[in-house]
Amino acid sequence: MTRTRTQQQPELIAKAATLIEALPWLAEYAGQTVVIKYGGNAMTDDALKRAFAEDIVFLRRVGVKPVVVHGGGPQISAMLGRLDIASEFRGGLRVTTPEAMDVVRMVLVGQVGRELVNLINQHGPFAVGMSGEDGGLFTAKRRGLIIDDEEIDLGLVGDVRSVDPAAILDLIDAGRIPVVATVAPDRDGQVHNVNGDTAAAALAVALGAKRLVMLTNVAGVYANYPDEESVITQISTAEVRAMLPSLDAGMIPKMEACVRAVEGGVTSATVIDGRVPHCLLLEIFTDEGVGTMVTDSPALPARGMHG
Ligand SMILES: Nc1ncnc2c1ncn2[C@@H]1O[C@H](COP(=O)(O)OP(=O)(O)O)[C@@H](O)[C@H]1O
Ligand SMILES: CC(=O)N[C@@H](CCC(=O)OP(=O)(O)O)C(=O)O
Repeated sequence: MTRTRTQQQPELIAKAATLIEALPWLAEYAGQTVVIKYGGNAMTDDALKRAFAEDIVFLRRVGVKPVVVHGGGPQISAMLGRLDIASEFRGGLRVTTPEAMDVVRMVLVGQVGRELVNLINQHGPFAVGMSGEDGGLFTAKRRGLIIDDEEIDLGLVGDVRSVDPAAILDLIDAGRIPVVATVAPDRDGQVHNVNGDTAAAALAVALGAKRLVMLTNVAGVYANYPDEESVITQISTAEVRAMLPSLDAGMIPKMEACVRAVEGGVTSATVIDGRVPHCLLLEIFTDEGVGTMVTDSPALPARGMHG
């Protein structure tokens, strides 16, 4: 590490102000578990991925207990395309044939998860990758979908039936950062494809996490998608439920997951713009926060009190 001594005083004072702004948030989050869902759509370039890894290690270094749950939808789609295997989404979920399931598992566990573990561990031996299969973390149950009174068969798509957080807690106690891929066996051992948002919410509830933060490729939830001006800053679970029929694509499982997390006792679930470098630190350690916060706590003045 090297230090320069050439900076002008106003710049230095601004830096000190930023650090001091973080002080109450550092106190608020020290020792708390925070589940971070890293969406495949937010993993667009290497610099952003490196910044994400830095933020996760920063959290760990200041005494927060970060647990990473990752997606990888676009990466799975790319691999399915390369292998000439057709796939489609219904209600934001991938219809998953047994052939596609092999690819989902290979890409999430063997590619996306490995890359994140590698990036985090460039800062020290923190990250340990696992999937819902490891240590009995998740048990899945088949997930159906009803659209216009019609039952849609999604194939090997799972919801989370149960969570056994023991393996995660062991890792946290050892000072590690769990990095979780969301494939999981049902009670017969058949592996299912669990949406990352769904799994992150179930895990946040099981761990009694203080917060769930989801990084994606939009600035938050838009009241009138795709009007960027209409990003919602804060919304209650009842308001989200009323809004669900107007949402589409990946925002449906994401908002369902936020409701599930908050109704399960997580103080807030926030969707933030993963295209902004260090968005995680901005959300957690600055007064303004970024993105859309789902919470049933009273209205927060200027989002000044996060959760
Ligand atoms: N009301 C809405 N506000 C914001 N995004 C929306 C809305 N409705 C649908 N979307 C879509 O949801 C997507 C995010 O979900 P998803 O593609 O699953 O991301 P991720 O890979 O990060 O989980 C956005 O890119 C956008 O296309
Ligand atoms: C059932 C289902 O849709 N599973 C997702 C799992 C990955 C995921 O959730 O990825 P993102 O977070 O990047 O969207 C899929 O196959 O794409």
